[in-house]
Amino acid sequence: MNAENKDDVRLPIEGDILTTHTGESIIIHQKLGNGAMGQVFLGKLNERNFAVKTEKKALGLIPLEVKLLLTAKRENFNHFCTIYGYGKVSKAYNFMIMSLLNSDLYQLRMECPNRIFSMNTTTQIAIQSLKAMEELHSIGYIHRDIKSSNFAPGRGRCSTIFIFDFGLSRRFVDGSNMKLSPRKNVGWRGTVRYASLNAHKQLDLSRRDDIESWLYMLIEMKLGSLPWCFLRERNQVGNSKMIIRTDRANFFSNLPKQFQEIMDIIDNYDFESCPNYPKLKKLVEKIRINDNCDEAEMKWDWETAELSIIGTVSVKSVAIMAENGSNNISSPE
Ligand SMILES: Nc1ncnc2c1ncn2[C@@H]1O[C@H](COP(=O)(O)OP(=O)(O)OP(=O)(O)O)[C@@H](O)[C@H]1O
Repeated sequence: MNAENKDDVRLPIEGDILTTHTGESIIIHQKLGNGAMGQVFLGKLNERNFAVKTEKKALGLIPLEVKLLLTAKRENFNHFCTIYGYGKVSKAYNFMIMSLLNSDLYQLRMECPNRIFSMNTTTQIAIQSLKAMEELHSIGYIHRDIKSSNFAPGRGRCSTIFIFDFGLSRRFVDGSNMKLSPRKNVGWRGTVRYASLNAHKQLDLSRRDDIESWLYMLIEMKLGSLPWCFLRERNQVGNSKMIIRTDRANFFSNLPKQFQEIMDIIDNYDFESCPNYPKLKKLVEKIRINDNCDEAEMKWDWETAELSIIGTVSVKSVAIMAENGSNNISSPE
């Protein structure tokens, strides 16, 4: 049945057929992910699998994601899904069709023993996710919701980590490539657990804030949790992020010293700063050298552990979503 003929306000269900902007028909299969903003489905077109992201039209975030992914495609970026189509279903919802990825990095870590990644996997993720952010920043956007559930490896034996979910992204330059000035009194954007100190202070965000969220994401991958993971109040989480700075030596005692050096670098950036990606990458590479990480025979933890969710289509469980701090609240700008 064609979704256009059905109820006007619901998101698609299995069996619906969506027609893209180029007139191709894609069949909706099972749900892959449930986000705060919409749902992601497995879609099939001529026996090929795709991911189909949907949102209620009133949200209006998918058109921005489409624009961004089309730019990434033109730029031949390595760490972005390829966009294959997009469209809307009457008054109900927007959708876009993109390459199908594996389970996201949050789900993959949850399946690992002690819910931690090895140093080899953590640092490879660090390098690739940093490159993904550099690509995004190079086209004038910041992400504003950097976290492990917004990165995923490709399907099959794929060694590339992809960044996705640009619903909260924002341009930091204007049409003439001039940097925008910081705004006053901005609303909350992002996910509390990974938000930068500036986000807690309700300051306008910039490239440095993506990098700070990236660092929290990496620390969580390596230690299994962050000190504020059980705090519910946004202010309490912000205070906890201040405390780790006054008590750096203690907080970083179980991590290679380069993690602390990265935090020092980030804390010295201001709104305008262009992150020094090569320097950050070098620090991560130093960790790899010191830890004797295997370069030639690199295998992701999820490949060696042969986790149950690899190669299958997993629906993110409610428990994982709750733990994941899926509270990327956005308030009007
Ligand atoms: N290309 C893809 N391939 C496979 N699964 C995907 C893909 N894109 C998204 N997903 C799955 O769907 C989930 C939700 O996707 P996404 O983050 O884009 O939506 P969202 O509504 O913005 O969610 P959130 O509330 O987590 O920000 C992801 O965490 C992931 O598990």
